[in-house]
Amino acid sequence: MRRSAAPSQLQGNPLKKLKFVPPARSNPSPDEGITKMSPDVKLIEVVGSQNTFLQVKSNPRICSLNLPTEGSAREINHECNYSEKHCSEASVTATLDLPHTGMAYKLKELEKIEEGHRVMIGGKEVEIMGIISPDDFSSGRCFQLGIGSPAISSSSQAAKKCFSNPFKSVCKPSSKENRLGGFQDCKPRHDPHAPNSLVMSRPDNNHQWTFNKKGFPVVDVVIDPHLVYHLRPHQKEGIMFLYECVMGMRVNGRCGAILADEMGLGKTLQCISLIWTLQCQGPYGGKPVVKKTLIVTPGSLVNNWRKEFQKWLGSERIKIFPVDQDHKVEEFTRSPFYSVLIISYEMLLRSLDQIKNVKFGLLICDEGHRLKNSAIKTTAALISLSCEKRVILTGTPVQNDLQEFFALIDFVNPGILGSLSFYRKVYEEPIIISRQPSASEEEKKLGEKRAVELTCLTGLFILRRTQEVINKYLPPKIENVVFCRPGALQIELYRKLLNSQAVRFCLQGLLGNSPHLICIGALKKLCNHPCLLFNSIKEKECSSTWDGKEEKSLYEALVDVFPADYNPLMFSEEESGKLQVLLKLLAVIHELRPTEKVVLVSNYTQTLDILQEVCKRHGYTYTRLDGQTPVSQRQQIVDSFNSKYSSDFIFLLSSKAGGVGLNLIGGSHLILYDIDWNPATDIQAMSRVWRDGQKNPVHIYRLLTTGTIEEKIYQRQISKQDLSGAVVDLTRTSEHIQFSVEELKNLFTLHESSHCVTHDLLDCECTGDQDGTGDSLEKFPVSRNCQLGAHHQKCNSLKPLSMSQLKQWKHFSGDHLNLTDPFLERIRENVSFFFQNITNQSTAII
Ligand SMILES: Nc1ncnc2c1ncn2[C@@H]1O[C@H](COP(=O)(O)OP(=O)(O)OP(=O)(O)O)[C@@H](O)[C@H]1O
Ligand SMILES: [Mg+2]
Repeated sequence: MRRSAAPSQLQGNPLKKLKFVPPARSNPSPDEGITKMSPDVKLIEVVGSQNTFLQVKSNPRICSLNLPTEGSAREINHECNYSEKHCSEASVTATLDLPHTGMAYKLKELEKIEEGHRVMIGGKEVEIMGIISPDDFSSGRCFQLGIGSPAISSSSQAAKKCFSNPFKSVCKPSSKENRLGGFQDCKPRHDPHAPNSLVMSRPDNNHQWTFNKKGFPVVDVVIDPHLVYHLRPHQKEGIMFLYECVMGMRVNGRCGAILADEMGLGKTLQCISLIWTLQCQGPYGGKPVVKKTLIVTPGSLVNNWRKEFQKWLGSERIKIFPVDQDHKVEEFTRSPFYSVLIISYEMLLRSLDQIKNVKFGLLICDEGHRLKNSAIKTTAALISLSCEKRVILTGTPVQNDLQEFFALIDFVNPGILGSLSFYRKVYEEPIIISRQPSASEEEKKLGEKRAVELTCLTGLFILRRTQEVINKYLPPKIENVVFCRPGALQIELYRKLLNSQAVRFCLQGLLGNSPHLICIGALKKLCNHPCLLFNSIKEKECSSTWDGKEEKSLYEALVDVFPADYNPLMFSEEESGKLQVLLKLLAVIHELRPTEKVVLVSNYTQTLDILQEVCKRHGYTYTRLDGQTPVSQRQQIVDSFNSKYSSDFIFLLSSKAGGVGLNLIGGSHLILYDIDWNPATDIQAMSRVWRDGQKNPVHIYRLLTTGTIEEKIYQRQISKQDLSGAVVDLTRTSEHIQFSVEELKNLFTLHESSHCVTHDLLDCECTGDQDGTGDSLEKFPVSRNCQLGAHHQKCNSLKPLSMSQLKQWKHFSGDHLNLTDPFLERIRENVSFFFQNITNQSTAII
């Protein structure tokens, strides 16, 4: 660190004596200067703050110094040991405009400025540390000094300086260590030269300098061959990546990682391998890096983690402690016996005080996309644990929303992107502006460069692989979208609903009390079964607090459509088109594949009640997991369904309550009874069965009621344009969607004469009486457009399925003569249209 001398001490160099007039404009944002930068700008980095830049332009003769505000300078958590005093000294924003101010700096003098020179600006002395290339400046790379990432240090002179620690050989233990002798003959725990051994990267000199102060010998860290035997290639890479991240080998001094592999790629096994390795081994003298690990996970997965530990490491190697009703945190804190604590997010908050007493060396946050908001209690609680090595696991893409992205990044590697306000100025704003249609060429370029830089920087510690990497280990997947004809009562009620006053209000744009959400809810219930709508009407009638005008007007006159003696408990199966299809589907699966099982998914508990009733009526054995299922019972329910000895034919699953992270490989048919606005919810559910361990070809059926709102939601899910502006992560619901009146008009239309509105929209020339154009093996979508733009989809490769991609799927109407699929053949009577896509077709046996 170079300290600036007090102005009174300056002598000699005339530059040092120059004075400076206060700026005309104060506090420009860090990138303001950039948008105005011309190619002939010379950028000079000056000491005094990590983010201090002197721009020297030859024409017009302007020189400006952009410095962050005091607060932001201090907030940015760089490693370059600047004192707080220093930061505040540098908290000056100044613009030198020679022609206007007639001020002391002459361009000639400025051009002479070199590294090491000092200048007086705004009463502060600043020292020139180095010249920043325009490229570093426009990419924003120079703002990130102190991170020490390869991306930065490769091109920024200043950054190089910051991190060029003189290498001192630490491989030779000092004489004192020799005397200690404890690690002299230390050997790797497993043979690094054995065939198929998986050896972690050796720490480089810089790392040794920082982390091996005592000079222990460097020892190979080798993954337990017992685990390696089972690992898929992508998992080996993943473990290497996680190891390098948490060891601070990828980004200087930062120990966080995000493993965002798609669902089912075995993130759990990769973490277990990491934990087992770090708890037994280390690169310095073989000393274990971590003593205790904390795994925080949704309640329904606590036991899944226990099982996975057991599956891969048995019960003797490592002592894990899953917290549940009978096993409280105190037991873990009191006992030196356990080294891994597995706890739900909810329980973590409740037991935070006790957990804080334990020093955890590694923190793993499963389904960690929930930490996308730094204001939430859970995030604050986890941060308060002050564990440096943090890993987030998530199957959901993390780059779609730049603010959420910041929260996740800042959680795993605090301060790496500076403060939030700094990040917004340097990255978010330019990137978002550049994506707007009105963006100028200059803005587009800047935004693109910043996005590239952000991706490069964060790409060092984010890893996302797509399902393709395990496709070859999986059986075929036959995916069907089934358009079910609505029943007569459904059509009549649907028409009435659309004619209601509430819907008319919506179409006039009167959305004050969100009547459109009530209307949408009613239409969705009706599609599942009319009796659900009947129940809602009756509930509202009985409720003394029913004062919502909109809801009243919506339900008026509906009761008359139901038969006078209508009993929702005795509902008829014929009243719902989807239910009829479902029944036939269950019957044919039961008949043709008596040993195979079905996962039946709905977003609504009330719908699950109906489906459960149907199971009872038809004598199908079932089990059920929804929001009300006690957490302690969940894994047991899952295990028993997955067991080959299980007699349960159907697993009733509430996707929102329990979909995330579950392995339901006992089932090979999955039926999505209803559709969610949020494609991520549906994809989560569909990923439960087609995953590692699945032995049978997997059949997925998405049931949609033809011509209704369900088709519209599906179209919205698959339309790229819509996805970019709306919902995609698991926490977002229809309440978060903004609808235009035009969109509502479209939503509130019933297409009675179409076989499939979605197909009509495809502009396809086929008449639906033959197999559609292709047998594309394109993958199904999960994600919303990435805010970082098209170039950054690499780590987020599941692109939304577009309408044109859907056109490549096989498609045919229900009247099609040659249905080769025996399951579809059996349900065709109630189906107006099918779309079908087969993945891993070569091995498909339908
Ligand atoms: N190498 C492997 N060989 C066999 N089975 C594996 C392997 N890796 C993982 N599995 C199994 O694959 C299933 C899915 O793994 P896991 O639950 O870790 O997925 P995930 O990536 O966490 O998915 P999600 O995002 O849905 O939680 C588990 O049953 C796991 O035991
Ligand atoms: Mg998981």
